[in-house]
Amino acid sequence: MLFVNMDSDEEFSQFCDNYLEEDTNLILDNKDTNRLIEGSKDLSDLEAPQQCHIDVLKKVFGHTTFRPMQWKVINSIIKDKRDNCAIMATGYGKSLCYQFPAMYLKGITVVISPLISLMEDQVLSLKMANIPATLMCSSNAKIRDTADEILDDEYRLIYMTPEFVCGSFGSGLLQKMHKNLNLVLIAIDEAHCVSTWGHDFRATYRHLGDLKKYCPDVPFLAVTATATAVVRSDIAKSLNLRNPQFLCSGFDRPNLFFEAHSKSKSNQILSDIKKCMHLSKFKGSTIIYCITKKMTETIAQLLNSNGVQCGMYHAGMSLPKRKETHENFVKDKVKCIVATVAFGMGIDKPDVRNIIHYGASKDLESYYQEVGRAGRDGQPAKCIVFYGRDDFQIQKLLNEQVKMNESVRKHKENMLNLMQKYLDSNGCRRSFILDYFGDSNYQVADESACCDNCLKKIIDPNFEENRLVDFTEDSRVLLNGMDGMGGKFGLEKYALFLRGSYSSKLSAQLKQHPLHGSGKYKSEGWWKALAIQLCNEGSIVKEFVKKSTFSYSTFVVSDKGYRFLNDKNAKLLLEPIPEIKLLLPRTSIDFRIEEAESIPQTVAVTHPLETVVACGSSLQNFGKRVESEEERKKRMDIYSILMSKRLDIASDLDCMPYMVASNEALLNMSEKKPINVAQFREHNYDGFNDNKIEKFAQYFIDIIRENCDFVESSAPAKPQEIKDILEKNPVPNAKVGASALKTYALFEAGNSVKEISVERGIVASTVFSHLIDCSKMGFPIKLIELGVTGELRDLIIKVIKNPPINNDMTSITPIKNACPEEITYDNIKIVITYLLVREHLQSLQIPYTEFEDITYDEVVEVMKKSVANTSLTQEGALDELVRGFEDDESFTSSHLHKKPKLDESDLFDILDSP
Ligand SMILES: Nc1ncnc2c1ncn2[C@@H]1O[C@H](COP(=O)(O)OP(=O)(O)OP(=O)(O)O)[C@@H](O)[C@H]1O
Repeated sequence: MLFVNMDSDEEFSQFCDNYLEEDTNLILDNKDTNRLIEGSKDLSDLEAPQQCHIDVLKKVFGHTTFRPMQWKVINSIIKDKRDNCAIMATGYGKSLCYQFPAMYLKGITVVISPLISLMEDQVLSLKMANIPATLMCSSNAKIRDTADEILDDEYRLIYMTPEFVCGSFGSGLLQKMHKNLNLVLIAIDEAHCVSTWGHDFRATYRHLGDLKKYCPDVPFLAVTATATAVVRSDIAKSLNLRNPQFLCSGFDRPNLFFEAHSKSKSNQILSDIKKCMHLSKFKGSTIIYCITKKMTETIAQLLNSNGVQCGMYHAGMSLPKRKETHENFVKDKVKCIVATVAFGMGIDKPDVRNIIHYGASKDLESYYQEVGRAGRDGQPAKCIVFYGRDDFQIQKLLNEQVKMNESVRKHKENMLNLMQKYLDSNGCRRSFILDYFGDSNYQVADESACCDNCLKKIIDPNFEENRLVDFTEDSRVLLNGMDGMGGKFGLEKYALFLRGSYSSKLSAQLKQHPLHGSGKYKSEGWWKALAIQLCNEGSIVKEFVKKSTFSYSTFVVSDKGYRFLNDKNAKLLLEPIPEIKLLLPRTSIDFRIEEAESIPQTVAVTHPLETVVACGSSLQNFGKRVESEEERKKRMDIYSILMSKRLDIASDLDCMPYMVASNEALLNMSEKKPINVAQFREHNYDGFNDNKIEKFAQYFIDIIRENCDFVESSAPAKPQEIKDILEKNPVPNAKVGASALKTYALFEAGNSVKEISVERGIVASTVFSHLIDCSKMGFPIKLIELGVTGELRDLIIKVIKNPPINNDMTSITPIKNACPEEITYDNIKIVITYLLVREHLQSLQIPYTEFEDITYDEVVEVMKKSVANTSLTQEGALDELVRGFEDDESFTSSHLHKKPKLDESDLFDILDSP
């Protein structure tokens, strides 16, 4: 991960001098080296998150670790209240950086973002996770009520449009929040909109700098995925950031595969697009971007009328219609959308697998932002462009329609030229993009998963040489023909002449010419394309002829062209331009590339993520899992049912399916097959916080249980130590204090209860209750070591299982009374703890290593025999007692208040040991 384009520290210093304030610290988070360029301390010095941070991360957000840059930003906000400008690649996890401080500090973050739809999605997503959030914008009909709720401190995250927060009501509200509440952060999302040099300038963003005046002591966080050095500097200045920490996660998106093709003839559009989407097999979501509304409509109609169901979205459509399309897409009701870039920023859907541009983007920054919507779940996704020369003309025209000053216009033109270079490039496309952003420190882990050009080089090691085509013969025919015609003509006339046409466009004299028909063996299109190729190479020049009412282009042989004609031995080996590439016969390498990119036919792929896994075998080295075809099929069946359950839940709740669970989480569930909540929790499915587990886990568990005949057949998991299992899945309310741990250390060293009591100066009953606490945590303390022989154990359990009639078996005294006199309270307590732990382990269904000399199953077997004649079933009896304690929070003092009829002295020992 890194920041600016710096091959050397000199370049870096120069960058700082040029763009950054003197006191600015700029930090590079380099994946491999943690190289620190300037200012601030080394990242390795950064304090690690503490347990309290991780607890909030897990409980509230359902993640187990922070991504490095996230923690760096968050730490500086919550600890130092420092301003930050963070550039994080799409999907890196910017939202956590502003959501976490509010939740951790129990304060408020105001998030300013340009798109209402995006904010609506985020608010809904947060609500699903039980995080109080709201949106303030002009379309909020209850704006005053919401403002009151905000001032009553009902929300942790408040989203606002720039227009709202800069207006008098919004800024007034912000000031009140600052004065009366714990406003911990102001976050500005898509911060590149601040800069006229950015690709998406928003005039209102320019006013956000004023907010600093109202809340001088509140840290600001500016975040974006795409910003060049100039834009980054502009962001810091415009927002009046004070001594900001600049951070960058790097721009690479390793899971994206880039490719570019020339647009083929209109009758091939459909097959080209279909091929890219792998429609017959690939079921992931696809966005097809077009430059104009008209093209959007054409492509959408073409696909729909050919059986490819797709939605359409452009700014000319009514707002409700656009909303409906957006919703259908994010709710997985439609898998493909044809849209203009108006459908860009608001798409938060994590599992978009293809982004196809049918027409070149206006610049690389916009392009990278647009393709950034693909593969946000980290799984492989493809970014494909179909382009032609016309696209650049259209983009130029569109630019001309926007008011801007000359220097900005020139800048935009240069950016468009760069886009063209990217598309025409035969080099690595990823490098091209990352070099542009100044990110030179990335590593391509797998070149076959990088871009079409890298893939070509792998498939054909001689690609560099082989990519040149010998145009010598045809060029001689073309140039001789042009020369022979003796005038300045347009391409069509030359082509007709060479083809030997008798069209009225050619004079009688030309039709008599000896070279008329000299190029009959090739198509008209070929000669025109070759002429453009030779124009690029310089053997032909294009001349612009301006008449009073119209203008046109003519083409003539250049001096260079004549030199070539005159040198009989000269060869013309050229890299074909896209227009001519389309007309060249397909070579074996083309077929091999297609094969490498496509999904193996043998795999019956029916699910998006699985498709990705299958794709990965050729593209991304996925598929590391070793499983039989039969196992895979079974797993995918479960996955499919989980997916439709997710869809049902989402439509019941009127939210997006990915807000319920990510594809990745479902795929992991289908693999791990949790059959109870404890197991579900243990697997840490990403994004499942406590609230989501509580709300949704059981739905998925039920699906797995219902379809679970293969659970038994899957390889048994390795048994774990009881202590390790209970560490992650504790017995409810179990806890162990430092004093108990000291006691255990002495016990483990071989000291008796009495010896420990003397050594520590505490009474034996305290030692004993410490050891019970430790037992409840799964520490390997055998019953016999606490004086309970096998005989006593069975006796006590037998009483518990075979209780005296009408006795309340949820307290100890009745058990004590029903036991032979020599059995002590302590004996009973330790046996209850033993049962509690074993019962809990049974419910977790995690195989464990028993440290007692007898397994619990064997104990149960003995019990079964001894209670066979009683009215209670064996399991029912155990349940009743143990549950009785659990329900009443048996080992906490609250039990005493709930059930005053119990013998307090009995329970007190167990509950609140000193
Ligand atoms: N620490 C983390 N551990 C695991 N997953 C995370 C973590 N932080 C974020 N994510 C996940 O990464 C995904 C992307 O997060 P987020 O939407 O915040 O990205 P973003 O940087 O805002 O992307 P974009 O620029 O596309 O809006 C989400 O699915 C989120 O749950």
